[in-house]
Amino acid sequence: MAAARVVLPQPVTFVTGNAKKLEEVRAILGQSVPFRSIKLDLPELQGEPEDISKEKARLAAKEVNGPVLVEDTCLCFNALEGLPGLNNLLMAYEDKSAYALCVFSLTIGPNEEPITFLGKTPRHEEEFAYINSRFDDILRSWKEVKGKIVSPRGPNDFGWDPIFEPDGYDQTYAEMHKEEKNKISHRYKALALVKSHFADAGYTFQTSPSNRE
Ligand SMILES: O=c1nc[nH]c2c1ncn2[C@H]1C[C@H](O)[C@@H](COP(=O)(O)OP(=O)(O)OP(=O)(O)O)O1
Ligand SMILES: [Mg+2]
Repeated sequence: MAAARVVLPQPVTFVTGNAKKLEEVRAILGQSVPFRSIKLDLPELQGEPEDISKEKARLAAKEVNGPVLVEDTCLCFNALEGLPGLNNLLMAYEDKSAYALCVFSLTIGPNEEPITFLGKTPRHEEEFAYINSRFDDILRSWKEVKGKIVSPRGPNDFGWDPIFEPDGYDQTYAEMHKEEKNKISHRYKALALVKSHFADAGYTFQTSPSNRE
């Protein structure tokens, strides 16, 4: 179904203070979503990942006064009931399984409702089916990057990449070539939804986007 064309006053601003994240988002989105990026000092919010993400998008859109995209990521441990946690704490548990959760929120302006895109492992199949049946129509979807926590292997330049080994691979994220990680990661999966949203919405821009910082 072709949506009405929405004209955005300026390119999307991706708000992040994390250079490695920005590098991946740029590599994954390519030219499909025109954006620029800035770092903003936003308060650290508490609550459910989706609520935090939406609130972060609202605050950022007020500052930018235009369309924004924000992202939060966590490495969640099944032994800790999905809580993000410290690797040392996890060492006390037999269950080393984990999932990488990536939440993006897009809002097209300070007075618009943010839309959330998730890349995540469901903990239960029923949860997966339920979520999908409920939210398909409003562009939400849950995708999985399951894996396990291992002793660190590979370069140590991006967060927990050295300790996360995705299922079906014998390398950690850190050991993989960047292109490989960007083809399978939580971030890739969430951004695939962002991309298809942009393709469906057919946004156009008043000013020509530069796709640079
Ligand atoms: O793919 C990833 N591979 C490994 N580590 C990662 C990844 N993605 C985020 N991380 C780390 C960065 C930060 O230590 C923590 C929370 O991430 P998160 O709050 O989303 O990032 P941040 O605060 O550095 O940047 P931002 O300004 O966009 O909120 O997880
Ligand atoms: Mg953050």
